[in-house]
Amino acid sequence: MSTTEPAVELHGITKRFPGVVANHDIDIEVAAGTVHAIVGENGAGKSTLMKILYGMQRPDEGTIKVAGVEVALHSPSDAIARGIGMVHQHFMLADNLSVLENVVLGAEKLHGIGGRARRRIREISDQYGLGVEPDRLVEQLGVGARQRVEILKVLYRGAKILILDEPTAVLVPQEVEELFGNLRELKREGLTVIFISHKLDEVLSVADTITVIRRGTTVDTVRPGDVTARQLAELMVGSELPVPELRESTVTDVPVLTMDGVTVRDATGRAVVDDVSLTIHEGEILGIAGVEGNGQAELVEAIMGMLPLDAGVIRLGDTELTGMATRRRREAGIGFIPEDRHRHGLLLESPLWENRILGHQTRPPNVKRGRRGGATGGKAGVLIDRQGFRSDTERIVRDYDVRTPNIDVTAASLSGGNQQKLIVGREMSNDPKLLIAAHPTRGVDVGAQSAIWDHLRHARAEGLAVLLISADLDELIGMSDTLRVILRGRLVGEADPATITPDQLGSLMTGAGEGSAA
Ligand SMILES: Nc1ncnc2c1ncn2[C@@H]1O[C@H](COP(=O)(O)OP(=O)(O)OP(=O)(O)O)[C@@H](O)[C@H]1O
Repeated sequence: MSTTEPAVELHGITKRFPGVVANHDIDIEVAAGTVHAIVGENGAGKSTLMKILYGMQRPDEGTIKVAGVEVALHSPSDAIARGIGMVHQHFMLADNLSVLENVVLGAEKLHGIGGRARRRIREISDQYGLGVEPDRLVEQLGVGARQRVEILKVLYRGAKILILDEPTAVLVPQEVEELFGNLRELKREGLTVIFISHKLDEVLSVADTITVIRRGTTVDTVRPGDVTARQLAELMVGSELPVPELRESTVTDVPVLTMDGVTVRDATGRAVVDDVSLTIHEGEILGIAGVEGNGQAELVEAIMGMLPLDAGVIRLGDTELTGMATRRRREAGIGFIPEDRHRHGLLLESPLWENRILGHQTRPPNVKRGRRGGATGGKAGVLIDRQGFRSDTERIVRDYDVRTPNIDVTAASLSGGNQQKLIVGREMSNDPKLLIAAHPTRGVDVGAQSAIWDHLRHARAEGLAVLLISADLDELIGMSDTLRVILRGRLVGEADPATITPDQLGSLMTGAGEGSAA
């Protein structure tokens, strides 16, 4: 570890939003040449703090020092000029451009857009062992490789301090190991890494120092050798954690979702979902494991009626869904936790109560039967039930522990994990027969994750059928009654959740030992 000035010092940082103090008197010192993790519950204030350090938001109070010098960061370009770079969780690469084009875009002044830039990219890639090829098209790269391009992009701009926001959320175990290898290499070369994560075992394996934030303020800074994952989680919540519920099988033989020979083609005629047949029964959670981009998204969109089938049938109970609009499918009893909560899950600029209605505008508690045009006379019909949806939104906020000052704030003002809890709460609220859950706990903290798992298990015991898609292999293995593996649009294998390990599942997902059961 370096004996020079800390790479970054944050002192007395306070940031207020209407009704919320997101950061309160935060103190953190990050030693140069180390990996420093920031952990905390959803809404604890981690992203706000990183946005402040990256110049995306101004603190109300406090100072920031970079290598011992106090700085004012008014924008990301100020941060970059000070050697601070950020790798966002949602990659910001243009698929149809090459790696080189993506890297130089907006930084043409540094090394041009041709041979010099290409040489520089190769140099950085070699120096840090990133394995990035400048002339590959981004659309040909897997998730791990895209992330390395994002890292390289930041290094190309001269970053010495890298901020990574939940970098492992989208990676399979093998890719996580590769990423951690890259981080160690960056550190050896004297760079500093600050990262946010909810995966405490990963934090313990890669970080040199861990800062815990609770309710907006720093409560402790620990070394990985000194704490267990459980102790870390307890520091985060400030109390002891509940023990997870025991599970026993609740699978019945009553089919809820039946897919028979379902094929979906993309615009070029390629089968993105290829002859998929499966059945999910009452009380069953069926998990689909797969590297992102192997047809999971299209499978879900086919069930929800967002993509037309090229062949095959989908039934909910005895009802054939073909030709039914998405809204009618929801009314027929399908709950839907989408992968992209910003595009399909939420109206970001609308208040929480309005988000409670979204997708459920035709059913109680959002509407009630009544008379239009006053107590006497008027027409019988369906009325918006203001009291109904407001109090139900309050209930979801309570039951799912959505941290918010009230239900009138916009969804955009919630932290990422709290947005997710709101969606899960809403989709569980209409007594669905089938729940399509794509990454239901992505971005939520360990406490909220186990609460969501308990809600799912409880609903499953009452007969809910769940199609679970997740990049979190512990979640898939721990929650599923049945596990199938998807590869290039085909269901290629089945695994026993009682015995398979995440590493074994990871290899099945990449096609090693295709078709075999574990
Ligand atoms: N633009 C904003 N307007 C109003 N409130 C905000 C805004 N951004 C964040 N907040 C609030 O500040 C608090 C901290 O949010 P922040 O996103 O920093 O949490 P986090 O620790 O990153 O959470 P998560 O793990 O869920 O991503 C939350 O209560 C959030 O609702």
